Amino acid sequence: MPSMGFSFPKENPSSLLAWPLMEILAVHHPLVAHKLTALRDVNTDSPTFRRLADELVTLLAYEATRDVRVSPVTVDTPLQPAQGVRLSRPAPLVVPILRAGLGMLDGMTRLIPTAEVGFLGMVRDEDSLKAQTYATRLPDDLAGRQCYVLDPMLATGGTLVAAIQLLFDRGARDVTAITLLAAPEGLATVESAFPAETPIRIVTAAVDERLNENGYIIPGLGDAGDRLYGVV
Ligand SMILES: O=P(O)(O)OC[C@H]1O[C@H](OP(=O)(O)OP(=O)(O)O)[C@H](O)[C@@H]1O
Ligand SMILES: O=c1cc[nH]c(=O)[nH]1
Ligand SMILES: [Mg+2]
Repeated sequence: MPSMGFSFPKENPSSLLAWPLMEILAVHHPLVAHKLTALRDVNTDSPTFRRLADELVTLLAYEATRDVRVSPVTVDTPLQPAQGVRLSRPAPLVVPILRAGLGMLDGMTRLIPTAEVGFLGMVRDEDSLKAQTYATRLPDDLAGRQCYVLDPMLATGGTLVAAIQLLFDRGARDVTAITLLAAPEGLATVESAFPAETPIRIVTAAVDERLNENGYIIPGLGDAGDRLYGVV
């Protein structure tokens, strides 16, 4: 029977987009696209939305952690010693941005169980579109630390810029953000906010078309926090 419908061409690898000063990886994979499509669907209920966000972040984290630092180690197999690696210390720091980023935490720590977790509470004022920080719980010293920021939505970029600045203020210079959706406008804002010598990496399931007049990603998925946890 002939296969029907859309299929991913084999030569369609994840794209490292040509953003001059920032590394942006849009992960092209049929499972990512399938789960993201269901996540966008307005008929997807909250329990399903949570499960899909959890599954998606694990797939994205696989790509986002390609440069995670490891150290050589030797273990004894039942037959003989074998060379391998283990995650270097200090352990990576994972930082979900509350609320919506919390929906990505379990999926990330499932992949890196030894990661430490810091928390940032941030909310965007829906009139000014400016991000406000209402909670900060981070190690004081992040020098030399690999940091992974989790937030499903990169819209204007104000929230992510504020979050990365808080990490930089504590000495972090190696920051990767994992998002489910990013808007071109937000990517440009993040890129221009930090010096070229400390590039930010962004790994996302998709880069959408644009922002609408209310700062929402189009076509997007709506308000990620509300869809995960309810309207506040
Ligand atoms: O790129 P920006 O324009 O700054 O917008 C993106 C931010 O908006 C959403 O959070 P929201 O403020 O809705 O808070 P919530 O997670 O508590 O719902 C989202 O999770 C990001 O944190
Ligand atoms: O599209 C958007 C923009 C900001 N925050 C969201 O949750 N969704
Ligand atoms: Mg919200």
